[in-house]
Amino acid sequence: MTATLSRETAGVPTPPVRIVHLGLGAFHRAHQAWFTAQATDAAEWGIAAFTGRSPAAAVALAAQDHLYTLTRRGADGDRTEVVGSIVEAHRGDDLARLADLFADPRVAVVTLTITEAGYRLLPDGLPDVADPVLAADIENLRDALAHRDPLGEVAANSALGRLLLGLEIRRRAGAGPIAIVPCDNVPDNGRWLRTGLIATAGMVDDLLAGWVAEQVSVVSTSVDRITPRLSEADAAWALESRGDACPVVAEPFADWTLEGDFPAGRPDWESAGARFVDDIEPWEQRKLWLLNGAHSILASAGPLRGHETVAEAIADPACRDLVERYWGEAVALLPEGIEHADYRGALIDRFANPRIVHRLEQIAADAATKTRYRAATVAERTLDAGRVPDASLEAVAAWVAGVIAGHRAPDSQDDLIDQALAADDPVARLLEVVSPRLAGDAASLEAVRSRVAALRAADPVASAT
Ligand SMILES: NC(=O)c1ccc[n+]([C@@H]2O[C@H](COP(=O)([O-])OP(=O)(O)OC[C@H]3O[C@@H](n4cnc5c(N)ncnc54)[C@H](O)[C@@H]3O)[C@@H](O)[C@H]2O)c1
Ligand SMILES: O=P(O)(O)OC[C@@H](O)[C@@H](O)[C@H](O)[C@H](O)CO
Repeated sequence: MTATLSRETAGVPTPPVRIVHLGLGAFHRAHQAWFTAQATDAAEWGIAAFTGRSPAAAVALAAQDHLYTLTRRGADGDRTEVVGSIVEAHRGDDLARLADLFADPRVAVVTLTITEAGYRLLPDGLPDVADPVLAADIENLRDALAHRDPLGEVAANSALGRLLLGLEIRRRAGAGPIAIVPCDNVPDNGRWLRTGLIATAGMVDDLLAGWVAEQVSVVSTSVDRITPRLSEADAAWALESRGDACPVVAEPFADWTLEGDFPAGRPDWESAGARFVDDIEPWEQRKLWLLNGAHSILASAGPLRGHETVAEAIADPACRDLVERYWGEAVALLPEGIEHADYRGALIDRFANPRIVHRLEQIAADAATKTRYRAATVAERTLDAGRVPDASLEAVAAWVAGVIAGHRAPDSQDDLIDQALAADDPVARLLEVVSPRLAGDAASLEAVRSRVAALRAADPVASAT
């Protein structure tokens, strides 16, 4: 086996910490950490990354000088490089180190990849106070701030709680303004998180809420690089040939669009290919509706036709036809001037890359919420535009049919889904879970009913029973 990765042998310098990251998963290593390492001023920007739930990635990275390999896997071959921008990795509950970093005026940026559910925010951005972990954090912080206690002993187990603890420490330290950069596939992620942060801070302490509103810039982003969960074979290869116990494999394509201010500075991410825009909405809609919308369709329709990966599903003419027709409806809603023909063409090639094994069951997690924001939103807006949402209703029907057929992944809406399945009219009730409006529209409901019947008839498992 090759020697463990080390900065000395790899000749990789250690930049000073100026970025904190929450959610040290595969995507952070394939995307924001890679953009930071590629930037022309990479020598000035190191990342201190915190895990979310399992400390495994922090332990593995610490044992190899926080270096790891990124393999960019094209249809025609692999390119593997060592990435050195992460310089510290900690368990998520290492609040002492988090506090030191937030109190440091040189720390200018906080990035996040904690999954949509990890924010514990409602669709309107307000905190989900029914969430016991978030509710406990709010109470602990409120008590500590009311007594102006030192903050060393305060427990915070949610990402939002940890952010607010860090921001209060920064406020008290007079360390100045900071930028927070959510990098999850959530529509309008910057404004959504800003609403949540200020509202939650308001439940904790007015002084903190006012400071967050004035001193914290929450940047909106659209992030793009297909990064499937690591396979056992890739893990074994990286350990054996590169001495890397924490590798990541992703597609060659990478895109990062950002809107917002960085009051304490930021890396020159443009030099690595990032794009700064005044209005992110069209970029974000193009990415979420076309790429993630199509992924969600394939994750619903693919298993009904016996497929397990994105590449298998997009090679099936029936799945590809549905995706292409859905794209037709979605691009009709995008504003003029946003290029989409090349983007769509490239997406087909990206999905078809046979060497990227992106499992549909990974994408299917939390499908109800994703279907609501993707296919159901496209259907509703197509109706608003006076057109018939034929394909987007079929995409919604694919989710309904998959749930009825038992092709289910863990979902934050599981209680509602179970209630819908037990009801007299499960199709109508499931449609209501993702869009009360479509469920209340007789023509849409009938369209979904007939598509569900057709999709169920094509399901090799359902049709055999
Ligand atoms: N993988 C991709 O292709 C990709 C591409 C674009 C965007 N993203 C975004 O990045 C997110 C993470 O993807 P990944 O591939 O890194 O997944 P991953 O499973 O490798 O990592 C997820 C990270 O989020 C943390 N996390 C999960 N639930 C959390 C919670 N409730 N609270 C706090 N932290 C939590 C985990 O601990 C882990 O650090 C996705 O949910 C998506 O929003 C991923
Ligand atoms: O959990 P989701 O549906 O938001 O994302 C799953 C995949 O579609 C996603 O990770 C893509 O690979 C990624 O968004 C590509 O940039």
